[in-house]
Amino acid sequence: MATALPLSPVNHQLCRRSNRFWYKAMSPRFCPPSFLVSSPCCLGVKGIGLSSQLRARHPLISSAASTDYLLHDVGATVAVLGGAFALVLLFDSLTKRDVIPQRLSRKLVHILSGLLFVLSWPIFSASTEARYFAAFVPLVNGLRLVVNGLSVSPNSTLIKSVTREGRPEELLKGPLFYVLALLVAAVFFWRDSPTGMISLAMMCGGDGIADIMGRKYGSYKIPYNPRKSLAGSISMFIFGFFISIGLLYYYSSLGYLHMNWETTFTRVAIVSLVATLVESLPITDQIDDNISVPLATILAAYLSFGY
Ligand SMILES: Nc1ccn([C@@H]2O[C@H](COP(=O)(O)OP(=O)(O)OP(=O)(O)O)[C@@H](O)[C@H]2O)c(=O)n1
Ligand SMILES: C/C(=C\CO)CCC[C@H](C)CCC[C@H](C)CCCC(C)C
Repeated sequence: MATALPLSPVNHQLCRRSNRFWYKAMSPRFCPPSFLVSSPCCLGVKGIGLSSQLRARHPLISSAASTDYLLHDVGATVAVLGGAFALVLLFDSLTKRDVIPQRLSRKLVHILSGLLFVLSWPIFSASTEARYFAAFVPLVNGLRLVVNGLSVSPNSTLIKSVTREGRPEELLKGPLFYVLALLVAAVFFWRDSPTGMISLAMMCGGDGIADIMGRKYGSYKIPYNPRKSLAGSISMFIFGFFISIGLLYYYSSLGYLHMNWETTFTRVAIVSLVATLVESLPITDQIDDNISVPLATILAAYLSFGY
């Protein structure tokens, strides 16, 4: 059966503009399957009918397109995996050379890993399976954390970059929940829903900056949770809000999201407030922030945006 050939919003816009030309010039008779695949515009976004007719005439199109998407997504996966390993190595090097303290290094890895992961989603193809290739990255890193967290000879670079006290078993808590949150956001929400990206903005950007600002300026403690401070929570709300808006604007400008900006700012502010309040609760000993914050954000964002 011919594989559906979804065009990413960017391709769609480009195709619409150029398609008037291609539609006339590149009728199916002249478009070899390989060319059709490399130029989605040739598939004609004027109507699914044309592309399904083309696929019917050229069954090679769908298999060639699938191969094209497969190679595209494998390449994107390898690139993002490489980025993940490089990020940990970079901060391990900075810590080893005493450029930054270990605690700050851990928080910067916490902030940057997830946000760079979300920002990388557009490099994957328009295929409906692309999200699973993206999710493979947190999956591999999750397995890496489990292997090192359970192993006798754990990877010291990884441990120094992502643990508080350098104990391997720490990898099986916060860091593991963190990569699971990334995997859930990619698989269940992806780049056509604000919910997943806002949840990662709050977990990575918001919760991460709360720690940095809270430790530095957190003299005034939260009455119901002396381990957290007003400065940390206010920082989480502000940074989480603006990082969320930034991600929604990024994906809107690429054509993946179509936000009603008259209401989006208010909705994001409400979701950010919910996430900040949940993070401030004295429940860290019962449930890790890397579970409670993304879960609360996903619930609030899904109720607020509806998808
Ligand atoms: N709203 C917040 C959040 C954090 N903090 C400061 O940041 C520290 C660590 O915050 P926490 O979220 O508990 O840390 P974790 O997420 O567990 O990260 P880590 O494992 O690095 O401690 C707290 O002790 C506190 O000094 C704060 O002042 N206010
Ligand atoms: C210290 C962390 C959590 C504790 O609160 C973060 C752990 C990060 C993981 C070890 C690495 C995760 C990498 C991401 C899945 C992919 C990042 C890709 C990007 C392009 C760098």
